[in-house]
Amino acid sequence: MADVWQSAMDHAVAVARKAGEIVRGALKDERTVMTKSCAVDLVTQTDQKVEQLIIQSAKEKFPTHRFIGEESVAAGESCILSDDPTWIIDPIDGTTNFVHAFPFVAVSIGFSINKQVEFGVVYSCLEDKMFTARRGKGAFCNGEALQVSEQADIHQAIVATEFGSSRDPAAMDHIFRSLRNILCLPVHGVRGAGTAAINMCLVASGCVEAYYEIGIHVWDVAAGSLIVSEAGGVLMDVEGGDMDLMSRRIVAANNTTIAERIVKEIVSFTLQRDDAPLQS
Ligand SMILES: O=P(O)(O)OC[C@@]1(O)O[C@H](CO)[C@@H](O)[C@@H]1O
Ligand SMILES: [Mg+2]
Ligand SMILES: [Mg+2]
Repeated sequence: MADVWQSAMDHAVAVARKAGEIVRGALKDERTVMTKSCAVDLVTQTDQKVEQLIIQSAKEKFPTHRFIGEESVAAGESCILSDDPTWIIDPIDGTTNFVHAFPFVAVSIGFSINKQVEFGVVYSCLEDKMFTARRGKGAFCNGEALQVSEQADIHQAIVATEFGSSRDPAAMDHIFRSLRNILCLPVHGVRGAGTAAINMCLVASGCVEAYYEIGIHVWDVAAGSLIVSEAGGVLMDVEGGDMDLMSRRIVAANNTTIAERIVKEIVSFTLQRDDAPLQS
């Protein structure tokens, strides 16, 4: 039977590469920075331009598909994951990095069917690394197969996380308590690239054992989640159990032992889900 989703994946790879060129080009110019939910939730015209490019080009080829894009949602579009083929787009994951020319910036495109990610594409555009995964067919970086780390001892692990853009004191308190618990296990180190998508690709590449965060959105992690699982890793909610793409919480790890150990140390909290009804 013909592989019906391969042409969508090929298109995602091609348009992510084109988007990366735009991002690299924009780094040479002055960047006009705007804010969204708060003073440190940044967006630029390049985020908006890249999202338009990805959505318009995919719509032309696949007119029946649906789209969830970070900047479209910011502009008021709904964020509902249905069973339909859906492109889940973060045009620039790591906008703060992009604004400061900190060299980890990704274009992230996930594609779901029946609410399951079928393929994921993360283009780390300043490193020129194209991460791809297709359900059941493995994960790759620039065509080379990826494999998570074999480490099962948390004390020998590097763990990635981020602080997010909320500065809500209660949330910060939970975030710092989790961080302290994990650092003091002790682990070898805690790192953060400034982008969920690249943190997840680091797990898939075997460079870090785990990544966790509360505060991510579906567009940050849709593509990366499949890249991690196809590289042999596991996904979990921060309280254990199945990861829910719309819940804004994730643990991605090389194996269940490491994931469950991290879950024990996370002081969890809940945020409004990505698919919560829009407030009028
Ligand atoms: O706004 P962007 O640049 O697309 O998202 C980047 C980011 O802030 O979103 C996630 C949630 O906090 C973090 O992992 C990551 O640092
Ligand atoms: Mg993002
Ligand atoms: Mg973004």
